[in-house]
Amino acid sequence: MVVTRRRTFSALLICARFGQKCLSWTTSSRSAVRFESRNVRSSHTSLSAGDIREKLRAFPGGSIDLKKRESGMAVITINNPARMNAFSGSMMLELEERVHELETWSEGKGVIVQGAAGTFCSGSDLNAVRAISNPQDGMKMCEFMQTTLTRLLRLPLISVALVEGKALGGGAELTTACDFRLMTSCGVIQFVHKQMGLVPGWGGASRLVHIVGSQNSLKLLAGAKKVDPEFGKQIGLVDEVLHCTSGERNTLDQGEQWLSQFIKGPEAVIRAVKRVVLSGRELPLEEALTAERNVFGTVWGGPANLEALALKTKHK
Ligand SMILES: CC[C@H](C(=O)O)C(=O)SCCNC(=O)CCNC(=O)[C@H](O)C(C)(C)COP(=O)(O)OP(=O)(O)OC[C@H]1O[C@@H](n2cnc3c(N)ncnc32)[C@H](O)[C@@H]1OP(=O)(O)O
Repeated sequence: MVVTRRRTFSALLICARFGQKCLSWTTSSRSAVRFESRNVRSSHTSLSAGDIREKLRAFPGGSIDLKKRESGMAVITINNPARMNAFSGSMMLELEERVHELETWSEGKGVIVQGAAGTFCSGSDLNAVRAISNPQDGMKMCEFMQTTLTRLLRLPLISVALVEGKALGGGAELTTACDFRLMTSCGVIQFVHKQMGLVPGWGGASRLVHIVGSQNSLKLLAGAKKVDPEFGKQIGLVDEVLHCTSGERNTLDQGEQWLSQFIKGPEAVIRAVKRVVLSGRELPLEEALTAERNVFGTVWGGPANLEALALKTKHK
């Protein structure tokens, strides 16, 4: 079922119930969110406000690069080093395209999101932001990024934000659209929005509350507090601290090694794991249980299950 949105552009209204009947934005086009067979799914096309695309296209620069490996691991690189990997308008559009490519990648198991040249991402490109600083365009840009980042989070892949250097503003929000956050010992995540006279708008506040709770979210947003690896681990924002790049192993290698422990095995099983966790995270209990049964049905008696039974696998 595709949830249709009203054509009136007004305040964002997210229903408290995050299930089949209720995920509605009173914004300008159809939602990209789709619920099929009571499983949380993302649709393959973002149907965000069309005219904002034109405006975003007018701010080129940088790129969003995607590499898909035979191992089932992909790497997205936020690539705009001259501006500390800030998101130009064209990069916002490219991110949506890359997410779409991953939605249709049936062999995928995991994805790492990293920044180019030793830093993560400094948020929106302030030059583009200045040119669309009226509330209507700001909300449309946010809607576009919210939809894309929701689709990123809902990929049937285990996702990791690899934070080397700085993740600021929208860059901090991007980290919350991944399942895990790894940080180098010299990394910083900072929701600088308050210092810009703003609040997060790419869905980062909503996701942050789920990750670290409302008390910690208030501290991070109202205090624009710098999160270093130690504090990040303490509040549950950071899952693992990596060494700052030196010598033989670079940060991406470390990130890949960390992720590989979770994507060992057949893709059907890994993707099923992500789906049941997603349902548990987003759906009310009854619907999550139904979704879990449905996903279970896709692996029960499947090749990996039969092989484990035949091998009389022991879990010592
Ligand atoms: C909802 C999301 C939210 C929004 O859209 O409303 C946002 O994300 S707002 C943006 C939040 N981010 C910022 O405000 C970052 C501002 N920049 C900085 O604080 C610093 O530049 C920093 C800490 C990222 C890097 O400092 P450092 O001393 O290491 O380097 P420089 O300052 O010399 O930066 C190098 C070069 O990059 C340009 N730059 C950095 N960030 C941005 C950005 N977000 N947009 C555009 N350009 C950016 C900076 O201006 C320098 O360019 P140069 O031509 O050399 O002056």
